[in-house]
Amino acid sequence: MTGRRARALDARPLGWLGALLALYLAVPLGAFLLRFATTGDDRGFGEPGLWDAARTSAVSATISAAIVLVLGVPLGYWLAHARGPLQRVVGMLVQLPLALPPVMSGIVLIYLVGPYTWLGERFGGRLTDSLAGVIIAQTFVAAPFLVIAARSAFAAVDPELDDIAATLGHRPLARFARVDLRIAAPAIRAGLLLTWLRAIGEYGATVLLAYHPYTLPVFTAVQFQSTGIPSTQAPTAVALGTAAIVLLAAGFRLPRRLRGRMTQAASVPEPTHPPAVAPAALSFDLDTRVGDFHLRMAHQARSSRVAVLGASGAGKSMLLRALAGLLGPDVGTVRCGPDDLSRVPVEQRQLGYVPQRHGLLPDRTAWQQATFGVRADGGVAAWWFETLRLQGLHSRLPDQLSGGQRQRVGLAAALSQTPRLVLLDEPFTALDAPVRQELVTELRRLQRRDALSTVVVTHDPQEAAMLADELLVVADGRIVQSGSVREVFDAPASPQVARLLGIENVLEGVADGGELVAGAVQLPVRTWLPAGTPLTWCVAPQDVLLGTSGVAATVVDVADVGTSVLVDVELEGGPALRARCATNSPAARLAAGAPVSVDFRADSVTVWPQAASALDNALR
Ligand SMILES: Nc1ncnc2c1ncn2[C@@H]1O[C@H](COP(=O)(O)OP(=O)(O)OP(=O)(O)O)[C@@H](O)[C@H]1O
Repeated sequence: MTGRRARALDARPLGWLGALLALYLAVPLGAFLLRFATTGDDRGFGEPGLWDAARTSAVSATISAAIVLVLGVPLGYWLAHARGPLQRVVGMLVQLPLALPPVMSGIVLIYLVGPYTWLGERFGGRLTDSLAGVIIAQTFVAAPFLVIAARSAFAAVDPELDDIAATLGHRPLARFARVDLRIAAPAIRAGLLLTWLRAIGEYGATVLLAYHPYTLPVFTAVQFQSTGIPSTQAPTAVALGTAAIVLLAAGFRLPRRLRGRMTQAASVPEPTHPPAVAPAALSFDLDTRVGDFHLRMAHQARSSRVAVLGASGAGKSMLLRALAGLLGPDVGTVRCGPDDLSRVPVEQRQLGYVPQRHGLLPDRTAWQQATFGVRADGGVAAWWFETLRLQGLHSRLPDQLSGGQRQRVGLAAALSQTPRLVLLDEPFTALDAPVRQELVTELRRLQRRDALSTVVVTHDPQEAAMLADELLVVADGRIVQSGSVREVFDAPASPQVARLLGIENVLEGVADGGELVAGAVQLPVRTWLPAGTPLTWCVAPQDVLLGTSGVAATVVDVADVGTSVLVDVELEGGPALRARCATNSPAARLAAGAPVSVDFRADSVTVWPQAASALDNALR
């Protein structure tokens, strides 16, 4: 049995249950159509008022749906983004007409627009028993369908897309139209259809508020009460036919060929080299809170290539968002080269921003993404397409691109604007090793060849070293160390920084005059400390030398990790250490249990005159 057939059999009970309901819905319609087809002339098509009622229903439902569309979309957007008691109250109110029996909806509306109310008097009683009354009743009962659909659709739009559009120069209204509305459009269309269908079928509220002019449902009820069921066939058939035509029209999709043509890239201009941008160094002094998180960082960069390194949750992304202007103007000061950007709105900062998940718009081709920016230049975008090796992918949608290609398209979108500086949030995290390596090399080349100024957030010390001259190490919303890559790697400010730099051997010891003592290890240290002072020290695995001289140790484990071999050793009298050796070195051929000697170059050891935990706390 094929897997497909087996799955179909497994799902059979569900199919039966669904079929039962479908049958229940279809049978009365079938029964009506059968009767309609077999009845002679007496179906009621000749009844006076039938076509007027049909016209009233169609016109009023269309006007109601239009009103709901114009007002309901902004309301749905507000409900999706607002927080607090007012939003909750309005959110509930919007749903009330669904729960209220339509007749009761008519009654509450009479209290608002009835002839003796304040509003009714202002309009001379014309808000009831009029087309206006029909529209008021229909709008009230049908509005929730669109508002609820719009709210859900807007809430599902990734807020990061809005942020990207802002950094690409789009103002709030343009972002609403070009990002949110465009993505939410299918759900809004479905909500609008339901609204129109609900409006045209409305009876209860209408009959109380506007008995005249007759809508189709009111006309049908009147026919039923005055002449009996046969003459209701015509209005029922008209209602059914209208609904069927509207549903068919709503379900109509352009042929694939035409849809494909709509996503085709516009003609791609000749590539033009991006204009030269002077390298720009950032300086900032930020103090802001997001929820419980307090970001307090100040720095004056000396280089136009900065990396931000830190553990998960340290505040790296928040730092980039603050620099980009996405946390608002009150976060502190931000300067880029000579320009003060602190009060410049995000759309005008001219900073490129590529977030962690590359932030591509789901319904736009790669080329449309690259030219989406307000200041994007087609020729420059074409140049970046070539430089980032995206040729041939112009008309692909994001879900037709690989992870690496998507990263490149995100980068092309930011770069096509010729920003003064690009903020990259863990640009290569989700990629496999070869693609990641390739993109790191590519970005490094762009930084050097095209003087690209960057701030790169990363977890990976090696990536940081490849892509920056200057390193900021952050923890808990603070900068715990900054300096050139060499300075930071040579002298990590704390055990925590050492760990973030990938230095696994962080150990405890004590001072003994001018020496550090840790079990069997005795090393000279630069500063004299009283004997017994607790110390923390670290040594990078590649600086642990395995050979025939030094402290006696035993090999505990040997792991060949491809490009190097990790050898874990335990010194006689402690501690345990990890060494990294070249794959062709004699140490790489050691086996667990083998005796070995361990040595260190004194200048490769960093010592802090304090226990690790106290040091880490002191630096926060
Ligand atoms: N909208 C928010 N509301 C409240 N807290 C937030 C919000 N966004 C982030 N945080 C918190 O702020 C802290 C810093 O978040 P941030 O995204 O900057 O971390 P990160 O260093 O980039 O981490 P990662 O490497 O995992 O992406 C985290 O503790 C996070 O939970």
